[in-house]
Amino acid sequence: MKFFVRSAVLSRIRSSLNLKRLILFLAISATIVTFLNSFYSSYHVQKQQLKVQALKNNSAYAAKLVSVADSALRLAQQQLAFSADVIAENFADPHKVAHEAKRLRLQTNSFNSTVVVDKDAFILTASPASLQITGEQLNSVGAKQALEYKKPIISEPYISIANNLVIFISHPLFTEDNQYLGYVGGTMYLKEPSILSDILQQHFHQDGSYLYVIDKNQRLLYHPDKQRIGEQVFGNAVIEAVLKGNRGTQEIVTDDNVILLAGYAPLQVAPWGIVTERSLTSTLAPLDGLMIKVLLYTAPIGLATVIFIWVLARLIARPLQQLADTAKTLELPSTPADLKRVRSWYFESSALRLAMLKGVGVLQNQIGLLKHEAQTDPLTELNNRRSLEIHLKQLTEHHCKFSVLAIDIDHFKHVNDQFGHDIGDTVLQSLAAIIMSVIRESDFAARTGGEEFIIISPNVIASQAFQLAERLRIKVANTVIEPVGYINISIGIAGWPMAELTVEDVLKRADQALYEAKKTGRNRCVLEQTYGEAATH
Ligand SMILES: Nc1nc2c(ncn2[C@@H]2O[C@H](COP(=O)(O)OP(=O)(O)OP(=O)(O)O)[C@@H](O)[C@H]2O)c(=O)[nH]1
Repeated sequence: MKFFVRSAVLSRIRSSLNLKRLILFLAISATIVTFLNSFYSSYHVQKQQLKVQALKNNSAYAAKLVSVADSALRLAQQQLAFSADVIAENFADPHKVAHEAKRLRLQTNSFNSTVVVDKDAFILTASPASLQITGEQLNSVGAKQALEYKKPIISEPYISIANNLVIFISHPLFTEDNQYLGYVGGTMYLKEPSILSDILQQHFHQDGSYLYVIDKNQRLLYHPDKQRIGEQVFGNAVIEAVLKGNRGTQEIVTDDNVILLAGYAPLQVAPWGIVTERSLTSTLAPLDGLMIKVLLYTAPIGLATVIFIWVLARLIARPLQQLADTAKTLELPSTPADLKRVRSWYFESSALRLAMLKGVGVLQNQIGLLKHEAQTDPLTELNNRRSLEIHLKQLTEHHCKFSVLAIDIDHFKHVNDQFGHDIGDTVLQSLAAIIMSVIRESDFAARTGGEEFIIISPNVIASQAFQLAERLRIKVANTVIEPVGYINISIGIAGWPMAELTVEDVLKRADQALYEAKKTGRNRCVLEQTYGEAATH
């Protein structure tokens, strides 16, 4: 049962698989695979390129910001150095010192506040005055470092006495004879607008990237999220790399599993580093739109390709289908003409058509020969009984009236006895030749037995059939057949349709008329009585 179900399924699949479908399947699947492959490769390559480009951009961006920040800090240091000279010269004049401190703060936006401090850490003047810290002793980290090192410094970030997170940049004050007087310093507020935040915010990207500045203690000096400024960040590979003084790029994964593409560069003026980062997702976001565009642009071409393949598959399959259809009726006489009409436009189909044409030629020749052999009497080359039956069937089917002449050689036994069987055969052949010379093209002659012949003469009336029989009988009687000499024949004549008789009955009636001819003296023609009567009426 299972076997039958399986073979039924297989045969259904086989019948639905034709060449056109196979070509279509093959070509369309190849097209789709190629398209998907190139789509995927292009996506992959573009993704890689975007990543590499984003990393490069971030690195270049970090380096650029480092250079700007370095310049700003150097400018601030130069301004302090200039003011330090002015203040040292006028150290004894508190008014001039205060004026210079104010000028220093106001001339550029380098500092949020400025102070002049003596060597005992007391504030001589501070700008803006609103800070109200003049006269106080300054013990901040930056102040201590300035007094300790007595050279230009940029401090680590710390909380100022005015409660701001700041960095402090200072320059020592020396007299002309190198006496240390104290220092002049400026603060930059990290959480308030300052030259640092101005520079970094100016460069802030709008494309999902951001940057931060980190000091050597891994503390954030700048971050777009102000809340995080001052926070220490540990365990970050990029921060560790930039604080070692390296410049470069890195792909990192955050605790929230966000992939970040980072570029980083260290400052030269201070032990800080700038890191720019962009998430992989926002970097690749334009790619989705791009790939949709690629899809939209390639869709019409893809559709055109499928249509082209479909048309081509039809064109390839058509001659083979036509050849296969013609192969079902190879025996028909119209087949060679049908084969010639098949448009075999490519080599294989043309070769197949040629082979089929040759095959059909051979086959039809064979069929012709076999048919001829099956329907011909080998001795006389006349039709045989089988051929007679087919011919009669065709005539009756087409309601074509006809006469039947049943012919028999008189005393043929004597011929055989006297001259031998072979000479008897020659006589039979000679009689066949005489019959063929007498009948019309539309008449039909057959040898139906030993020395019995039948002529079917269509569309004649009984009298015409009788005349034909007489003509034949006389010609035979007057023809010398060597070495036998003269022979005679007797003929019985009937016809169809006749008194509602079947064809077999009509043949019998012709035989009976022949018998009558024999009985009444031979060498004569006898018209079957009913047939003859019909003719006279
Ligand atoms: N040579 C030859 N003789 C054949 C062939 N077929 C039949 N005969 C002979 O034809 C003869 C027919 O003889 P009969 O039927 O007695 O008739 P007949 O001698 O012709 O006498 P009637 O027909 O009465 O005039 C026989 O001797 C057969 O052997 C054949 O194919 N070749």
